[in-house]
Amino acid sequence: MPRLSAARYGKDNVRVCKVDRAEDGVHTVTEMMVCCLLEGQIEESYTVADNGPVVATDSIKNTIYIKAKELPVNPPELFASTLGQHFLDKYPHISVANVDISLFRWTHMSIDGKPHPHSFYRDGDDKRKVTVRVTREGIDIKSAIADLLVLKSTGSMFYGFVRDEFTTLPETWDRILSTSVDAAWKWKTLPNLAAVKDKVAMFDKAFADARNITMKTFAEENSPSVQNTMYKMCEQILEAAPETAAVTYELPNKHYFEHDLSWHNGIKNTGKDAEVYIPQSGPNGLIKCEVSRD
Ligand SMILES: O=c1[nH]c(=O)c2[nH]c(=O)[nH]c2[nH]1
Repeated sequence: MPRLSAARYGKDNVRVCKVDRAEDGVHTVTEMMVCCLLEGQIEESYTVADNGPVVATDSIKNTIYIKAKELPVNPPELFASTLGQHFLDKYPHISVANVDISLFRWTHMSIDGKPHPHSFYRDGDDKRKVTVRVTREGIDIKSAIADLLVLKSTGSMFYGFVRDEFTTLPETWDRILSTSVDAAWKWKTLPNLAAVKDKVAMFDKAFADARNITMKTFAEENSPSVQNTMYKMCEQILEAAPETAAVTYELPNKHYFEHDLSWHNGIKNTGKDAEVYIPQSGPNGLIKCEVSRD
């Protein structure tokens, strides 16, 4: 006998841009992509074509715009929690609201050394993300950085790995290291929206700390491997953000291969003479971890 064992629905890819105009003339632009999916007593809409319990996805989209107008959209953890809570308060048969938000960077232009009050540029493809699950039992929040592309031209090693009949990779004590950082930190469950509001300052701080920790560790460490470097990043984020329960990293190893050019007039382009590298689009290593508290 078939049984509906899981169901959620809502609106995805809702693009919203909010301009905050401060009294001193300085504007802030927040551009985001929102996904809002509801769960609850909605089985009949799937199983017997009864749309009675369905809050139309079009209405969910409208609600996102109205709430973006009525409420602060920053930090996104608070906006997502408040938006999610609205659906539980308004519709008793809805028991879970899943709200995901991605924020795109709009940074004030620097003109003649001064931040321009209302002109912005995209200073990176990395996104601030939140994944929030609001229930009547509590609010689970995961915050993240995604697509932060980084490269270092030295200060990375990889040696001591398994050598057997499948191995061709030489050991190296100096290589290019590049990755696109996806880092996430899961907060301990908060009991309700009041607790999210109470702790609101921790979200921006953790995001800034995680971004700094990622870049500083990447830049300053002589990395023995992607595995060890990401573990050190996780340890530091757990320490910097005491209300987090776990930190995860997902790092593709974007390989840049040395290229032997000795066939042309004996040019030296390997080892300490390497200057011209071949960036590889794939295959790439993919290295993941989660570090949690004991
Ligand atoms: O930092 C690395 N970790 C690996 O597991 C690995 N494997 C590989 O081929 N190169 C690398 N680099």
